[in-house]
Amino acid sequence: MTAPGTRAEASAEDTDDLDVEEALALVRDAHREPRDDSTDDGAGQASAPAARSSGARSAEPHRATPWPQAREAAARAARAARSRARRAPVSVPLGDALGLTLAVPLDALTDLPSFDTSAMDGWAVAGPGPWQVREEGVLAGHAQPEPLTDGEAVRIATGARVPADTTAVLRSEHGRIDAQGRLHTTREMLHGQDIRPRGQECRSGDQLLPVGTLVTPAVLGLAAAAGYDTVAVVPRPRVEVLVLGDELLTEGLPHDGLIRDALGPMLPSWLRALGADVISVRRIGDDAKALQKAVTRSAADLIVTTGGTAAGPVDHVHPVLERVGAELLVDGVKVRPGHPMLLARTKDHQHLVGLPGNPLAAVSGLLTLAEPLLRTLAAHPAPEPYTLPLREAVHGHPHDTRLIPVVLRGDHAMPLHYNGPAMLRGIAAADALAVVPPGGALQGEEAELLDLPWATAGIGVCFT
Ligand SMILES: Nc1nc2c(c(=O)[nH]1)N[C@H]1C(S)=C(S)[C@@H](COP(=O)(O)OP(=O)(O)OC[C@H]3O[C@@H](n4cnc5c(N)ncnc54)[C@H](O)[C@@H]3O)O[C@H]1N2
Ligand code: MOO
Repeated sequence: MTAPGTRAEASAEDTDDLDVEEALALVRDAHREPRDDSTDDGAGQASAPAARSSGARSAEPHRATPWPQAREAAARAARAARSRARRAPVSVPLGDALGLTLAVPLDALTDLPSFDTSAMDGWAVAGPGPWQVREEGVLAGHAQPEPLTDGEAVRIATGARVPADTTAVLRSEHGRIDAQGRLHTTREMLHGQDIRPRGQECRSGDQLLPVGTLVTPAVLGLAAAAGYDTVAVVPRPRVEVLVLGDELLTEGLPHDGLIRDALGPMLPSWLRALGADVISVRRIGDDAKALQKAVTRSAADLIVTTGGTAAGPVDHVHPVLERVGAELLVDGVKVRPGHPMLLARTKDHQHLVGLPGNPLAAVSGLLTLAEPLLRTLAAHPAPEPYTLPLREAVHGHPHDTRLIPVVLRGDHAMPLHYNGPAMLRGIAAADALAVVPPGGALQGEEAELLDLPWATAGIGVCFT
């Protein structure tokens, strides 16, 4: 299958594209040798992560869910939550409805057009010419004009109501007025020409769009034309983000073992692009009690935590989930990076996605678990899967799927380096993530691609 919106091959003359290539060269850094201090540091794509053998919880292979099944489990959990919660449609003004899903069909509230309309600037005429032209013309938005009599014409504007008994509209460029003030046509005319009859597009009550339609700018336009001020939509799922970690700074340079929080600034807009209403972002450090309180009190449809998913001394997510009686639906996924990610049901219709703290691992968790969950809660359709051949071979993990940042170039996906779990350098330059199956992929092999929201919809459209 071909990629929607792939970019054209860079032309040598195109200096803008050359700038982009130069920037990408910094990211791809093809000549740099992979560091050998870790098998999955991602500085070069030749790294193939080895299965971890420690006794840590997230290293237990029997618990981890294969990547495709993990995504299905997240969608299934959301379907169950939707049917349990029976979330009522909400009525929102057209200006707030972009990106939501219609919860009831969009039925026309009026005929469209709602009156017989002139399709052109010219004259409304009755019967065959020549015609006697009325003094006063007809403009769009004005009162209903007097009916025409046979042999009569009246100046008319595009969008104006045609007088009763009009047989056609003569375009201004096809009419000529003679010395006696009579109108002649310079072309052959057909009966009804350039008149848009009432109800041509739809009759009042006709279904224009079915339930489940994504509200796009065009849908907003159609709804307004058809008489709507508000539309009934599926409410956005409410999401609360809890950022864990005592080591995180919110400003300035990293110092003394402290690092900048990369997820607090990244996740809210990304979650919004996935259809969420982000109701709060809270930093709660490595405080298990604060985490438990936050989870217990949250009224969100989805809680997203960052960090603390592994089995370190201050990794509180699992113990807190156990204490609040949550049901673990996915406990680790066979994917690199991000394998300690988890999905739990915390309340009857509330879920928690635990994203690993390593930033690219968190992105992996976002797209593996949060994306299908939010999409299903928001009643958005799943994107059509598509594949592209890889321009370079990608080494695989022996047992797990790998998600690798790629740029789309013509008909190929170019894997980016700097794809290690703690790195955002690759993903920040990427258009998509390539899904590399266990064992890896050869050069030219087709890989499934997960589009990144800014690459397909543009930053202004998807991050509203
Ligand atoms: N014994 C084992 N240790 C680890 C395993 C394992 O299987 N066995 N898995 C590793 C993998 S893979 C990952 S990923 C991490 C997941 O760790 P946590 O989810 O518990 O995350 P933390 O330990 O809190 O943080 C990991 C790493 O990420 C940094 N971090 C955390 N939050 C942020 C943030 N908001 N912005 C930027 N960076 C963040 C944190 O400082 C750590 O460096 O566990 C491995 N360990
Ligand atoms: O596999 Mo981790 O989740 O280092 O990124």
